[in-house]
Formats: sequence, C-alpha cells, structure tokens
Amino acid sequence: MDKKQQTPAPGKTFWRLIKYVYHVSPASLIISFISVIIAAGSTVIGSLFIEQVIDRYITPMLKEKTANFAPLAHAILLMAGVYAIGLVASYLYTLLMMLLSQRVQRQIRNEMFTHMQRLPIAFFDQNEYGDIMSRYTNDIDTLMQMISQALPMFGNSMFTVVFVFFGMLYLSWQLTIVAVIVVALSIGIVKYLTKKSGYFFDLQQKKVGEVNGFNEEMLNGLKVIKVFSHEKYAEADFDRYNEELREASGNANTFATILFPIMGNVGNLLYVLIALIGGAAVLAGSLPLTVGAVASFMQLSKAFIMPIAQISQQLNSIVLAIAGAHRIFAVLDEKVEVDDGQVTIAEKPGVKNAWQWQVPENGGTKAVPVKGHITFDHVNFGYVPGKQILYDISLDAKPGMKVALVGETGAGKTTISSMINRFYEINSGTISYDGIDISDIQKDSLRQSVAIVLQDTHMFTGTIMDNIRFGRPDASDDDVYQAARLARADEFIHELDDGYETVIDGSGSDLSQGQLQLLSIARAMIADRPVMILDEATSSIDTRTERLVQSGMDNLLAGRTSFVIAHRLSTIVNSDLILVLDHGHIIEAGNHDQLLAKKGYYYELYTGKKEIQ
Ligand SMILES: Nc1ncnc2c1ncn2[C@@H]1O[C@H](COP(=O)(O)OP(=O)(O)OP(=O)(O)O)[C@@H](O)[C@H]1O
Repeated sequence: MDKKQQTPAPGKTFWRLIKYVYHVSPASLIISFISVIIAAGSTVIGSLFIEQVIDRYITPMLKEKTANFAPLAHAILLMAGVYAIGLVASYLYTLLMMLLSQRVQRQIRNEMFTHMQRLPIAFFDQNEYGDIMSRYTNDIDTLMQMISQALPMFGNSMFTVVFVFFGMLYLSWQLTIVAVIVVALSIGIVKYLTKKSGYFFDLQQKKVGEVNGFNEEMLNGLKVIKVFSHEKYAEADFDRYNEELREASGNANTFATILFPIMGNVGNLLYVLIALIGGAAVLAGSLPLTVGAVASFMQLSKAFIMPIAQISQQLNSIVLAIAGAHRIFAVLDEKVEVDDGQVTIAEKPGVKNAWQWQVPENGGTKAVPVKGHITFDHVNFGYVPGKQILYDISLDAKPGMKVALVGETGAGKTTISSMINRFYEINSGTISYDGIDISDIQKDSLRQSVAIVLQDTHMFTGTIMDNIRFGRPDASDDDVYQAARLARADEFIHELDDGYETVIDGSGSDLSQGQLQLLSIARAMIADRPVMILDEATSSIDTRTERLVQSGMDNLLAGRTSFVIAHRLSTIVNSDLILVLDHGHIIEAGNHDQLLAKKGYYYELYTGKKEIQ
C-alpha cells in the first residue's frame, strides 16, 4: 500500500469512520448519541435529587412530631424514575451500538471483498497475503470493539464528567475546587498507567501477529520440518514467541487492571475529604451549605473519578481502532484496475460460442469476428519502475497458430503471457488482438476471450463438476463430461467414490498435483476461448498421461491461437512458432526445424548440450 498512506492522521480517520458509521444507519447513531446524553444526565440529576430529598423532606420531617411520609415517597419515586430512564437509555445505546457495529462490520467486509476483486494483480504482488488477511480479521475486530463498546463508553464518560462538574459547581464552587485538585493530582497516575498498559497492549498485538505468522509458516512447511527432523527447533522457537506474548499480555493487563482499583481508592479518598470538609463547613456555618448539598456532592464526587479512568482507557482502544480503520480505508482507497476500454465481446446472435467484438463506430457499434490474432509490437515492460523485464518484444501470432515460449527460469515467459490479458500494463509498445489495441478492449471482455491454464492449479471448495464448470457457468453436465474426457481427467474422476460429485477443498489437497492439472485443463477446455495460454500446464503429469492429454489438447488447440510454455521440449516441437527468450529478449524465433538448422541456443537446448535451469 502507498507509503504516504501509512502515516495516519488520527483525527481525519476518526471523522471518516464516524461518517461511515453514520451512513450505515443515521437513526441508530443519533438515537444512541441522545441516549448517551440522557444516561449521563440521569446520573447527575439522580445525585442532585439527594439534596432535595434531605433538605426539603427529611430534615423538616425530623423537626415535626407527626411525620407525613407521602411527599418523601413521591420525591423518592421521582428519583427512581430518573434512574430508570437512565437505565433504559443505557440499555438502548448499548443495544443499538452493538447492532450497528455488526451492520458496519458486514458492510466493511462486503466492500473490502468487492473492492479486492477489482484491484490489479500488482497490488497482491506488493502486499503480503498475511497482511491483507489481518485487515479482514484483526483490524475489523478492533473496529467493531470500538464502535460497540469503547465509543459509547467514552461518550458516556465524557458527558458524565462534564455534567457532574456543572452539578458540583451548582452545589458548591468551593468543594468543586477541592474535587478538581484531587482529580488533577490523580490524572498523573492515570496517564502513567494508561501509557504503560497502552505500550504493552501494542506489544501484545505485535506478538499475537508474530505467533500467528510463525504458526502459519510452520504449518505450511510441516512436511519440510519432518523431512529434516526440525520439530525440536520449531518447538523451541514457538516456545520463545509464545512466552514473549504471555509476558506482554501479562504486563498490559496488570497495568490496565490496577488502574481501576487505584482510581476507586482515589474516589473513596475524595469522598471522605468532601464529607470532612463539607461536614465541618455545615457545622461551623462557614459555607452556605446544607446537609443535603454535602450528601449530594459526595455522591457526585464518586461519579467524577471513575469516568476519568474510563476515558483514558477507552482512548487507548479508540487509538488502536483508528489505526485499524486507517489500514482498512487504505485498502478501500487503493485504485481499482483502470479500464477505459470501449470494445466489448458478445456472442454472435443465434450462434453458440461464435464471438465477435463490438467496436464503437459513429455512435453505434461495428461487429468484428473474434479470430485470435495477437501481435506484440516493440513491447517493453517492468513490474516495478527501474527494473525492466521484457525488452523490445515483437511477435505475430496469427489465428490458429501454436506459439511456444522457451527459455531459462526467469527469462520472462510467464511475463509475456500475463501481458496478453492485461494483468499488468506495458511500459511502451503495443499489443493488439484482431487488430484492436488491447488497451481499447474492456478488460472483462478481453479476459473472456483468453483461457489460461496455470502451473498453479487453484481449485475452489466444491464438487469436481462445479470446478470444471467454473470455466463456463452455463455449461451442461454433458459439456463437463466431454471436457473431462478430452483432458483425460475422466478416468481418475470415475475412480473417486463420488465421481463428478466428489467434493474437493480449496487447497485441492485430496488430489495429486497431476490430477489437479488435468482438472484445470478440463476447466480451460470447457471455457472454449479463441486464445489459450498454457503455462507449464502439464509439468506434473507423467509422460504417458501427458501424451494422452496432448492428443486431446491438440484437438482443443486446433483452430485456436495458443501460447505454450513448457520445460519439456517434446510438448512444443510441433509449434508453428518457437520464441527463445533470454533475460527478457527474444534471441531466436522460428519453427523447430528452422531453429535446429540454426544451431544456436535452441539447438543446444534440444540436443541436451544446454539445460533449461
Ligand atoms: N509479480 C512480479 N513482481 C516483480 N517481479 C516479477 C514478478 N513476477 C516475475 N517477476 C520477475 O520477472 C522475471 C521474469 O519472470 P517470469 O515468471 O516471467 O519468468 P519465466 O521465464 O516464466 O520463469 P519460469 O520458467 O521459472 O516460470 C523474473 O526475474 C522474476 O523475478
């Protein structure tokens, strides 16, 4: 992600988040806000009532011989009513914010997922999988925790502190000064403890990441660990990470939990102090205070200290969540793939699987048949600025031609194939498809006209039938069987207990690498596109099966333009054009016989004088 985006502007991110939450449900946020104020207000009003109850009812009653309890009961009922309203308001905002946080969570997940699908492949080259995943999980979790808990608690504490302050001021400014001095002194303790716990909470997050990362790596590499008997070392390393995590969590929680008992005692101290000073003042008559006002003030002073501790603690969660929100917004702000192509692809009316380009012309569109003629004209490319990978590549793959790309590892074969469907944007030169510059073709349409079989045979959780049908969702069952037969996958599928209905998991771990390759060939076959790219499509298939697949593949490739990358030269000898690549340059081009006659690089490769590394 953009380096500039990594320095968060907390205030900006906070307001952006609030706006986001507001848009999800304005009513929930507004009602919660009002409820927070009512809940905070009821605490203060309830405490102030004590003054009334004592001074207006209890004290006069003590002086009367026959006491009438009715007005007192009425006042107490009123006080209970105020507290009850506060209780309902608390319940309301807690519930609303919890529900709101879940709706926000659903929306963010949806938006992130949809956005991620539209990001260019280059984004995934530059960002680690684990990092992207942690935005989906950890960051969304901290955000939800903030919306459902920290934010309403923070708001409630803030309003409580302000209301209590004015309540105290109303009762006695002199006692308010005493309370403020005690609070000012205790803020030092709060700051110290929250800083310490904040530091250790950050550390704890980091350590959780390390433990998870280590775990993931070890699980992925479990076989290698066993092969080299490295279990003991792995365990020792894991122990170390785990212990560091325990230590950080222990420290974070020690400082966090000690805060409340300390502040509780500061609250008690203030309570006693107010009782002493207030009581003495009433007795001496030195301050214009009543017994009721002192009692009320004592109650308020208790409600003054705790919110201050809470504010500083919730502030920690809010800061953490803002950092998370920033990382989430950074993904959402990533620019999606640029697609200003106007040319689209469509099936020829009434003819199945006959495709044509719809080229805009004079306000309407002109239909051009899709033939599969691909040309590269002086193409230069690098994945990152300053590091060129392809140099001045020119090629002409006429419709129906089989073009082979040969060269050492890292020569740029896959890179050339990734240019055809615009996984990346070239730096200069032109690539055209049926005479149309591919940058004028809508990406979706372009990709619909190119099928790729990669060495990475990723499957999705589902049945074998679904996975083959992935290539063309409207394919019939018979189309699937036909494609599987052509790809020679049919045989092994029948040997599985549930045949085509066998459920495979996303990692494809229940099938062999070769079987997965057969499935991915079947998936590409069913897609039935005019241009095919086969990138080491048969590298894990044994040579006998490969020969069988080859015959099916030749049927499939007949009449289509194909680009074949293969280390086994036997697969490509019958190509119409073989391009030999070296460090991003085409150094030889021709068919098998021409290249052999040349006695150059290809000749050396073929005769085994030189090996593809
Ligand atoms: N996503 C990427 N980001 C940056 N550099 C990359 C990326 N993919 C490949 N490269 C680099 O581009 C060069 C060409 O890689 P490419 O995968 O095209 O080679 P190849 O000829 O297909 O190799 P192989 O036979 O091993 O598949 C290599 O130096 C590689 O490190």
